[in-house]
Amino acid sequence: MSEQEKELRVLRDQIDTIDRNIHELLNKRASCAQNVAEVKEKYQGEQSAVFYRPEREAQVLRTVMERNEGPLADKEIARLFREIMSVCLALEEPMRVAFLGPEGTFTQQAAMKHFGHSAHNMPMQSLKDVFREVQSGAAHYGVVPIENSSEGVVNHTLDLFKQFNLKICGEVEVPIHLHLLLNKGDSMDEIAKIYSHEQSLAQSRGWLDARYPHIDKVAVSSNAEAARLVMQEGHGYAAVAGDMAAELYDLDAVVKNIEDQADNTTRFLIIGDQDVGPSGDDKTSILVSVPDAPGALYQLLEPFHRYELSLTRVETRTSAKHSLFYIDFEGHSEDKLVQKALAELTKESVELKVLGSYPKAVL
Ligand SMILES: O=C(O)C(=O)C[C@]1(C(=O)O)C=C[C@@H](O)C=C1
Repeated sequence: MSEQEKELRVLRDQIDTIDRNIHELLNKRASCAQNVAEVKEKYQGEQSAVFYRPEREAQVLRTVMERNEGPLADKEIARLFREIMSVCLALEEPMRVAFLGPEGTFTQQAAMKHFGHSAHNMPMQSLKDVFREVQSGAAHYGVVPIENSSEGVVNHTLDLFKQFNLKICGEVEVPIHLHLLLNKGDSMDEIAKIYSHEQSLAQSRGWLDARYPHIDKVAVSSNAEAARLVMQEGHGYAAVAGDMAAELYDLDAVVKNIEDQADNTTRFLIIGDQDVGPSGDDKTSILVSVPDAPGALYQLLEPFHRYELSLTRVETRTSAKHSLFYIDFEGHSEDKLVQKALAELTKESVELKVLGSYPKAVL
């Protein structure tokens, strides 16, 4: 045995021992989660038990990141624990998660980032179908895009909160990295047509116009569909899409990260039929309509200032008679100051709908 082999043998023996310990501990943790499930069921009474607890998951992930001393990066170690909780939750009850499909979109990436790989994916054809599946109970939770750092808010999602009686149970942020995808072996110099979703075309417009000013750019229903078309149509076609689409349709990312803004991020919401307890670092979202009058928004926002509640987003929506606002702020609906502010808002408004309090995105 060479010196190198001897040294490797010693280190690999250490890894084997560590793996045995990790393995044993993982199964111990999983058994513990099964016991948690039994306790949840025992005290649930007539209603069905709620197994997924976003506030607890956020606390676990924050604790993991706080105590992390490396060499693994905070986000990497948290990602591992994310998957551990995903398999533990699947032992309690496999989660059915609906999202705006098809498979391979950034929304699916968001669903996996939030629920891990053990959740059961349910790609839907429209945002409305996602809401419908969750409301009917066919899906436990749904994942819908709410805003993109360069394109702004997804108004359709906001409007669906008015139509459906669902709660926001969480948020997840996904950095949007767009790549130029080709069939394996194809040349970048022989592209005749480029497919993508219109938002992705807009988000990489600068790069596309500089590199391919005279090539047809065709908007399709999603960037996963763009990747599928490239796979189907073969030579001479390209797609602008993300990693998941590239993997799903076995395409090569010949140029990576062609988005014009390097910090291009989309925020997604987790919707469900559940009130989430405080995690210690939460946000609350409300929909509120007030009579049309000068200074209506100022009056509405004043209590937030007085109670020192930080606003993270204010969106105005048009409505026939009233002004409608979608407001996100820091704090939980069980917090005293939040309750005071909401009570004052109720007096001023025609209608106030608390869409939910939920943990701030951890990863
Ligand atoms: O603490 C719980 O309620 C659990 O069910 C355990 C656990 C975990 O694996 O840590 C699993 C699923 C929940 O969403 C939260 C946490």
